[in-house]
Amino acid sequence: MTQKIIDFYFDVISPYSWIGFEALEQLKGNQWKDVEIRYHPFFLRNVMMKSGNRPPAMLPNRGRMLAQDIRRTANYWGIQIKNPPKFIEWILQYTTEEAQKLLIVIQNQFGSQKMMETARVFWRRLWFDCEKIFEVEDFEMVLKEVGIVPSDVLGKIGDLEVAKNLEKNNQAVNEAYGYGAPWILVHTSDSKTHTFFGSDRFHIIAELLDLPQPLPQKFLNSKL
Ligand SMILES: N[C@@H](CCC(=O)N[C@@H](CS)C(=O)NCC(=O)O)C(=O)O
Repeated sequence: MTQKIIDFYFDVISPYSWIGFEALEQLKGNQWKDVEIRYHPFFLRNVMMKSGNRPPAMLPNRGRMLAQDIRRTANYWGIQIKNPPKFIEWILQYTTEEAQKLLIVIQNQFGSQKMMETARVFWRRLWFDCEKIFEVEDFEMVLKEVGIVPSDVLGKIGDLEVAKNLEKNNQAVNEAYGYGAPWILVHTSDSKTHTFFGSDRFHIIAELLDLPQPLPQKFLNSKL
């Protein structure tokens, strides 16, 4: 069987990363069973700054359009999403650097599956419950939901090794000319790597990897 690998770089600040993750999970469990998907937390703000990009919602018209588009796209994939009323205020005040580092601590200590379970709780907390995800008190709530004892992980967020891991992931996105999230690298059996931006290119990835065209779970369950 030819190897099909997708490297998915994400930040929990990014709703399109959440949509992309949930879409891939639906596909992996069904139409795209023989694909290896590797999830990597990176720090979107640094990549944006390095590439000269800005958070898209800072342009008011774009922010309005994004709010609609995110809800519509999430709905298509069967994900319930809400736009946090304080989002702009929060991104001016906080960053997700520590949240992303916490995910790396969890990945190193408990493996990728637990890390993604935690990422999903971060996304739901911000993009459905409209709660903050930036400070220790927020992390404690998230960790409680995934059954991790806070004292087992919180002290490691500041470790040099964790900073290096995050930097390595940022570097991978920078080297692939990244400027947003999710940033996706698709590796094909001819040893080529193909770069994609966003959660809305899975139909093209399918063609590249010779996979069935992606459909949300709800269409597979219905009698189309
Ligand atoms: N069309 C893409 C949009 C993805 C997107 O806008 N991602 C945001 C973060 S949630 C971003 O990084 N935007 C940077 C930009 O648009 O320049 C999708 O549907 O996934």
